[in-house]
Amino acid sequence: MIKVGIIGSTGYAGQELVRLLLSHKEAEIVWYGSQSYIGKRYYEVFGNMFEIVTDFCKGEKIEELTEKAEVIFTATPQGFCSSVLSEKILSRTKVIDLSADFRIKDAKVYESWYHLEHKSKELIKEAVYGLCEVNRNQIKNARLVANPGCYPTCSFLTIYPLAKEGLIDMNSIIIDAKSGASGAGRGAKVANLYCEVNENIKAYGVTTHRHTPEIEEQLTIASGVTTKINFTPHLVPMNRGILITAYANLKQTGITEDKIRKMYKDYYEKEPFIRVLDASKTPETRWVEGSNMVDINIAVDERTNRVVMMGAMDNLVKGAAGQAVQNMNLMFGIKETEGLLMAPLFP
Ligand SMILES: NC(=O)C1=CN([C@@H]2O[C@H](COP(=O)(O)OP(=O)(O)OC[C@H]3O[C@@H](n4cnc5c(N)ncnc54)[C@H](OP(=O)(O)O)[C@@H]3O)[C@@H](O)[C@H]2O)C=CC1
Ligand SMILES: CC(=O)N[C@@H](CCC(=O)OP(=O)(O)O)C(=O)O
Repeated sequence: MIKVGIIGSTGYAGQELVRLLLSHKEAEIVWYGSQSYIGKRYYEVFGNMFEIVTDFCKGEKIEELTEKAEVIFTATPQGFCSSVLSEKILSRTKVIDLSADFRIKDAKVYESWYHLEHKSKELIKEAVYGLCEVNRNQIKNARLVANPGCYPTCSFLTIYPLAKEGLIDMNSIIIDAKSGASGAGRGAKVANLYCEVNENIKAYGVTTHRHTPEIEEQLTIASGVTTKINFTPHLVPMNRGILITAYANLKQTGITEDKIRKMYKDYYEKEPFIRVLDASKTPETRWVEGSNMVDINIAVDERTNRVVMMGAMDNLVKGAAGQAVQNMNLMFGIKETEGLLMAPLFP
């Protein structure tokens, strides 16, 4: 059994890691990390774990945890992982960081978008961007994985085949994104109170959202063309789910929708967690909820010669904990799908 420690197990992403790992055949959680609930039993924080998890929440330092765990997940706020990680820790334990600390290769770009000083710049180069569908081979040998952001995962996978094939103008991409409120985490914030979120939809982070450089960097690598995008997220009154609608100019005229869809189906044919939908079906968050699936489809607007790329995913699963478990599976050489084959939840 792989011994797992979770720092931040009492957050939204952390509790989803717990839920998934409890039914993982080759992993055992040995450490439930917290800051605010130290000494409380885990089920006292999350009642769904009553009579399932009897362990106490703990708050020791990461160094002590390396003696107990073979892999540590950090499901903690931005800046935490980079402030505690070191070569010594990585020489003992694999680390999968769910925050953005190691996703962006240029520390200056990270610092300017996150308004934080990066405290372990020397480790950025080594970190592998944990988008399994694209970086599978590097992930297998990694000691440190930067688990991708929720919006970047859904945006990138939705655009990737057209970007990689050079069929779209990479500087014409507009991404309209929507997320449920769990994307903002469990910490109390006025903007996330029931009366603020319910019966409302709003854009936020317009032109400034911190996922912009992460999406740009990955699309640049995939296409080989320096890419700048417009990215506008919206908060919608749902618990979970991300929906992406992206637009781009096609570089040639006459590329049919059927041809592009066939190309997407070929790209993702062997991917267990990506479903390219049939013509005229649009991705819906309710059909992926609770699962590690990403549903994708495209449509071509022949009048404007633009392609519309659509994706739906659960922000807490493929957007966070599910992808992190997928990365762990790859890093430990076990079946990539272990613990992740649950069907989506409905209603
Ligand atoms: N929510 C989502 O959809 C996604 C989140 N992520 C990323 O995952 C990470 C966690 O996000 P999320 O779960 O939403 O956030 P939450 O605010 O819900 O949880 C944060 C967790 O970190 C713990 N924590 C905070 N500060 C410290 C500290 N100094 N030392 C130890 N533990 C600490 C908290 O402990 P306690 O509860 O005890 O205070 C809590 O367990 C973030 O980096 C986020 O960007 C990534 C993709 C999607
Ligand atoms: C709805 C909402 O607020 N979503 C969060 C993004 C989710 C997240 O936690 O960010 P990472 O994926 O980078 O870790 C936000 O916009 O800041």
